[in-house]
Amino acid sequence: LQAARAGRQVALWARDADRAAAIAAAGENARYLPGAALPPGLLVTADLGAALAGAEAAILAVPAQHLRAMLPRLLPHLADPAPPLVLAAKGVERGTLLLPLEVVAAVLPGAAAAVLSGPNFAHEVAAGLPAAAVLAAADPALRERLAALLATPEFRLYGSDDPMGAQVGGAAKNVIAIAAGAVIGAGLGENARAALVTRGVAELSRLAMALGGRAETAAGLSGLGDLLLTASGPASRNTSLGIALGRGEALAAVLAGRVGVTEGVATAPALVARAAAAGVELPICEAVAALLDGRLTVAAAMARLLSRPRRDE
Ligand SMILES: NC(=O)c1ccc[n+]([C@@H]2O[C@H](COP(=O)([O-])OP(=O)(O)OC[C@H]3O[C@@H](n4cnc5c(N)ncnc54)[C@H](O)[C@@H]3O)[C@@H](O)[C@H]2O)c1
Ligand SMILES: O=P(O)(O)OC[C@H](O)CO
Repeated sequence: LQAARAGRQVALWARDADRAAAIAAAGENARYLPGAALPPGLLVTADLGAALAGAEAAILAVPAQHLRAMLPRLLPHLADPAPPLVLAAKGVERGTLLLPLEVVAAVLPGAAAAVLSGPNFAHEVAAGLPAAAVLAAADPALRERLAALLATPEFRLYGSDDPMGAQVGGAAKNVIAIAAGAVIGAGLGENARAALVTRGVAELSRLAMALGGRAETAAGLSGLGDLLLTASGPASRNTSLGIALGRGEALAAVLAGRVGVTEGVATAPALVARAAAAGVELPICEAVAALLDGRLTVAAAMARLLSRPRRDE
């Protein structure tokens, strides 16, 4: 919707032909983004070749755990030179512990790709409300080219040459938001939430730097900015999951009642493992991973965090 607002001719690809037809007929994606009217002229198709024909860029807005499976499907339909890929996924791949750009590099070596990240609830962007985001890629020409395709005054795009920092921020904020939700659900108060969010930024900053990113990226839109949004309340799937867990609901029951992905669930253990491999300790993310797999209760997780040795901030 944002690309269409920016004046681009847009094709929306859906895996299932019946679903594509239903979306086209309804003029909205009632399952994933109800209430957001698709602009006239937007092509909805299950034919990936048709969707990619003449494309200047391809935005991949699939959950992080499904990005790898999507990439080989694109390959037969990519022109030469191939359009750059814009990665919206915020997470770490389970098993490989790879971040989205690393998954692309592994499956489609040499493909031009950028990370799109920041505090951006899809329903607000779809409604045309003001927002800012980061386009992160090492290549300045690629950043500029993609920003020219996607930016409008309401959707303010900043470039970043720190894709690692942007990816770590996008992945970690989901996990920390689960923690923030859990303290709210458990009635532990706003002070505790603010402490977790702030120390969460310290965690994502440490990991980003260990992986070659920069500390200032952690303080920007794709780090602190997205965490502020995500941890602000139940509009976030990650925070609302945390709230439910904090209230004592079972993870499986909460997930069973949901349509869209809650990225922090799969990402928490993968992020912690990636950090451990880099020699970085992430106490809050570790507590979330333990909470999700039933090793800790919210109370025990909080007690563990509070009993850590005192040190300077
Ligand atoms: N929703 C948001 O506000 C928002 C904003 C910024 C970034 N993101 C990130 O973008 C990614 C996707 O989020 P979302 O909210 O669109 O998720 P979602 O679960 O609501 O929708 C995912 C979409 O991907 C499709 N999909 C699922 N599995 C697939 C597969 N195996 N192959 C192809 N398509 C598949 C689904 O049909 C659906 O259209 C996540 O990493 C999320 O963190 C989401
Ligand atoms: O609803 P969430 O928690 O997946 O967050 C969505 C976006 O990542 C916010 O920027």
